[in-house]
Amino acid sequence: MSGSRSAKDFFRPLAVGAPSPLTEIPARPSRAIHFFDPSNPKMAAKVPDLVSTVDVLLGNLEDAVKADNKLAAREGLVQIAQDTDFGPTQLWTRINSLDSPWVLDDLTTLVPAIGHKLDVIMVPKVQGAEDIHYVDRLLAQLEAKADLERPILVHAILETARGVANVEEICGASPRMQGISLGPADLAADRRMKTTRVGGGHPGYLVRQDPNPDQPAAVRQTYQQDLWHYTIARMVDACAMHGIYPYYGPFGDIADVTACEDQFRNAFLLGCVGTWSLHPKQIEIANRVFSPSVEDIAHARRVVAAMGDGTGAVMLDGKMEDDASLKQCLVMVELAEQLAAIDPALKAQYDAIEVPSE
Ligand SMILES: CC(C)(COP(=O)(O)OP(=O)(O)OC[C@H]1O[C@@H](n2cnc3c(N)ncnc32)[C@H](O)[C@@H]1OP(=O)(O)O)[C@@H](O)C(=O)NCCC(=O)NCCSC(=O)C[C@H](O)C(=O)O
Ligand SMILES: [Mg+2]
Repeated sequence: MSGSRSAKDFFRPLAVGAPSPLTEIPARPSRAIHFFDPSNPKMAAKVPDLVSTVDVLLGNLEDAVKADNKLAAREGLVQIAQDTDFGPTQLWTRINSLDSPWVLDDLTTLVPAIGHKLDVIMVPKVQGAEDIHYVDRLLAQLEAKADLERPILVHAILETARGVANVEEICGASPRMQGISLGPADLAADRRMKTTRVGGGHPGYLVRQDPNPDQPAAVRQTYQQDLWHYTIARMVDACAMHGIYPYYGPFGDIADVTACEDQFRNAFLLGCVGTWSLHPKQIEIANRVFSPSVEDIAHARRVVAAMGDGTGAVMLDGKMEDDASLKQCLVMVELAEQLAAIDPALKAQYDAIEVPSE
């Protein structure tokens, strides 16, 4: 919770006439947050076909949009939002950074024009709670002026060392906080890491097998390690503590779909609910990886059935299951239900599962 607001004020609107903040962030599927540049005519033309393939479409206004195209991107996003029926797909935007010359116009243009369609605003390079407080108050004023009925949620990108150090306070800075994404490229630069890649691993970051005293000249195996494990794990804990959602960010090697899938799966296993997709070919990977497998759901349902009232311990396939493993299984089952509600193909796969009676 914010250090600067008392508990009783935390859920009060920050401007007269602004919608009441949500007390709980809804668990809406968001496996792929698909980035597009609204000033790029080819990408903009693909939006109608992409809508039904992703959980979130994000009109990007920040990095990767050329400075000369910032106005066109903002206006393009307004046009696309007005012209498109998004159905259950969420519409997000990534605004320019808070120290840029564009961000104020981003917010004062987008909220009145398409605030009723915008679900989440992604704020880049968030350093601390003060950045969220700034956006929070400004959004409340703009929402009140635009007569919006529901609050626009806020998502922060973790891409500075100070942001990582302050991640818990960022997550709890406002009831608008929906989630956090890892921004590995900016974070690597800010930390002065020595990788030039946009996310993913690095062959130099490894551990090496001990020497074999009996064969000192034998080749020693090396094992590549995950550069992002610490930050993702920290982000996941901070988000879970505050009831909001963690996401992996960009995987820049578009051609390497195998390593992309590995990075996404690591994030999924650690607790992330989704990732960014930068290219249409990453959408299918994200949707698949961030959906529990049929095998996992079959097992989870077996445990739920076998655990009866949820207490005690049972043996299934030689393994102990108890109250705690039941809770793990319920996380999977609940996610499967949320995804099945918006993904008919996945629903059919989950519905076909038969749970044997033990
Ligand atoms: C990465 C790209 C520059 C590649 O673009 P391109 O060379 O055009 O790829 P293709 O020829 O394979 O594209 C095939 C067609 O698909 C369209 N396309 C490509 N990407 C998208 C997209 N994201 N959405 C919709 N349509 C897309 C192309 O226009 C081609 O169309 P056509 O010719 O008609 O068949 C490009 O994919 C791209 O720019 N992607 C988005 C990059 C982005 O958003 N970057 C910002 C997020 S990452 C970041 O900011 C770092 C982070 O903050 C951090 O700090 O870590
Ligand atoms: Mg960045």
